[in-house]
Parts: sequence; C-alpha cells; structure tokens
Amino acid sequence: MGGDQSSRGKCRMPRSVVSKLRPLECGSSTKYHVQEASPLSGLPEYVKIVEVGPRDGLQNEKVIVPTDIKIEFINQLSQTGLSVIEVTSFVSSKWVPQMADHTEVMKGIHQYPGVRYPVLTPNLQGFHRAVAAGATEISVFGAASESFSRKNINCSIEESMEKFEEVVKSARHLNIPARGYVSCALGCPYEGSITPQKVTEVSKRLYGMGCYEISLGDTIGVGTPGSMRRMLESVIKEIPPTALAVHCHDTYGQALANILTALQMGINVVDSAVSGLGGCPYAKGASGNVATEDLIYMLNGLGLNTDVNLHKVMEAGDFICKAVNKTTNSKVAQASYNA
Ligand SMILES: CC(C)(COP(=O)([O-])OP(=O)([O-])OC[C@H]1O[C@@H](n2cnc3c(N)ncnc32)[C@H](O)[C@@H]1OP(=O)([O-])[O-])[C@@H](O)C(=O)NCCC(=O)NCCSC(=O)C[C@@](C)(O)CC(=O)[O-]
Repeated sequence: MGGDQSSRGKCRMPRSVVSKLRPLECGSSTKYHVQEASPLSGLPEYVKIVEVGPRDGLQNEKVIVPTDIKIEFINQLSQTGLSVIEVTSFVSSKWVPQMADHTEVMKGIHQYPGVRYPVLTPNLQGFHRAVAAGATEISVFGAASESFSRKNINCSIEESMEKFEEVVKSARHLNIPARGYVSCALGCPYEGSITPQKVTEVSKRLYGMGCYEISLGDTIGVGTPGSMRRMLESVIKEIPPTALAVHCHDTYGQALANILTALQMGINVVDSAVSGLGGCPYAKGASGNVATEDLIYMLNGLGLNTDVNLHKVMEAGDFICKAVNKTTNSKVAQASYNA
C-alpha cells in the first residue's frame, strides 16, 4: 500500500474537526454508530476503493484546473491509503479540454509504492500516448447504450469493441493491466432503460478480451437497489463478482444504497470521487460520483476494511474544492465541517 504508512488509522485533521470525527475513524463505540461485525449478510471483509476524482471528478469542470493543482491533488490522495487513483484520460482535447494536460499530469505526479495510477485510453492513439507518459495501467470505456457510445466516443458499440481489442492486446504485450468500463448500466440519458442482457453482453465482451475488472457505471445515477440487483444478477451469470466493480453517480441520491446492494451480491470494488465531484460531458444533468468520504463512512460503520484514512481523504477533498471554488457534495464532509 502506498502513502504515509505511519499515519494509517491515525487522526491528522485540525483539532476541532478531529474531536468531532475521531469516533468515525478511530473509535469503537460512539453516539453515531458502533463498529462491530456487520449485521448484514454477505458483505466482504475488505472493499477496494477506486478513486476517480482526478479524472471523472474533474473532466466536466468548465474552468480548466491548473496542472500543478491536479498533481498536488493526486499526490495528496496518494497519501490517504487509497490503492488505486485514476489520474487522467488520454482522449482528444477537442472533446474533453479539461484532460488536455494528461501527459504533464502523468509525468508530474509522485508515484507512491503500492498505489496504482490507471488512465483512460479509448483507442490505440491514446494508449501509445499514455504509455509514453509513463502509465502502467489503463482502462477502456464502453457503453451498454448505442446512442451513448456514439455521443461519448463517436462510434458504435461494435466499433468500440474492435478498438478496445487492439488496445487490450497491446496492453497485454507490455504487461499492462486493462480495466473495462460499461457506461449506462442502469440507464441512458438518450435511450432511457437499458436491459440487463445488453449490459451483460458488453461486459462479457470486455472480460473476454482480457479486461481484468469490469466497472459497471450508473452514468446518470438513475439506478435503485432494485435495478442494481436485477442488472447484477444477469452479469454475475457470466462474470465472477470478484471481477466486477460498481461506479455510481448520485443524481437521485441512490448511490450508497446501490453500492450496498452490490456489496451484498459479492462485489468488493467500488469507484468513488472525493467530494462527490464528477459527471460525464456526454451525460447532461448527471451529478457527481458517490463521494469517497461518504462511502468510507458507510463502510467504516459496517465494520468493513478499506485501508483508507477518512480524515486524509477529507483534507484532499477540502483542497480540491477550494482550488476549483466548489462546495463539497460529500454529506460527511458537510456534516463534519459544519458541526
Ligand atoms: C474517442 C475519441 C478520441 C474519438 O474521437 P474521433 O474524433 O472519433 O477520433 P478520430 O479517430 O476520428 O480522430 C479525430 C481527431 O481526434 C484525434 N484523436 C483520436 N484519438 C485521440 C486520443 N486518444 N487522444 C488525442 N487525440 C485523439 C485524432 O488525432 C484526430 O485529430 P485531428 O487530426 O482532427 O487533429 C473522442 O471521441 C474523445 O476523445 N471522446 C471523449 C470521451 C471521454 O473522455 N468521455 C468521458 C469519459 S467516459 C465517462 O466519463 C464514463 C465513465 C468511464 O466515468 C463511467 C460512467 O460513469 O459510466
């Protein structure tokens, strides 16, 4: 694991905040909750959090965030105990201007031992640029919706799979692990409902071509525990839950409930973004990702291990919110700082 090992599990926030938060991170019994063996069945002991704040969180920001701020943000996140931080996208700067500094960000960050720094690569051009910049893990990103695929990456699902085959094959030659995203797993901004069968079909293609993990994205945050369960029941018939992740946006306030449903179904990898930043440029109206702080708070309350220090994540969230002049979307951060 990377980062400041010595500070794991210790509270390093300002005193006023620590005194209010200490029980959440360090204590056992509090007036808020008691950390004990979970009364819920089927939960994993450990949950891996994939922090997507620097990429998904920032990609939709209208004002270009200075590169040195992005680098400092990622370096702070690297010292929280997070083991995976998605740092940028090697996409067209005409399409997503905020990610135009991908090479500078990739080269500028301090890569802490034990922390992985995946980047998005939609095609071979992006892949080669990512490798040249020092990326050692990549993600391809497809969709279960034909319309979303065309809007997002300018090609059909079938065409995208052909491009991803090339990328994943090239990655394999270089021993670079590839992850696969499936957007619109619980609904599409253009087509509405998406069938679990379609999500399963696309996931199976990505898994079959060699993606080690498939992240199922509720891109516009319309899912509920019911639709999450139905979708996962279908996907799990083809892909083991240990190779799946969920990526929930919180537009309708269902993200944590959806994640809990996924955990109960054997999934133990969850994507989230500090401060609930985020949104997709091609999914108008979609709100940010589930906030990493809120996710950790829930997992801590369930007695599940993440190895991530909530206080340090909150510090990183505070840093980026101030830098982009935003109020945090994390309920935990709001409650803690306002208390
Ligand atoms: C995919 C492309 C590049 C296709 O873009 P295109 O225009 O179809 O590509 P093209 O092959 O026809 O090339 C056109 C121009 O793009 C350039 N180009 C071509 N490829 C690249 C590249 N990799 N990097 C930089 N430049 C590139 C290429 O060099 C050329 O430049 P020109 O000759 O006109 O100057 C474009 O559609 C694009 O960049 N889309 C952006 C997609 C994106 O980043 N979306 C947001 C991330 S997905 C997401 O947020 C969802 C997720 C993952 O979080 C999960 C969830 O929530 O569901």
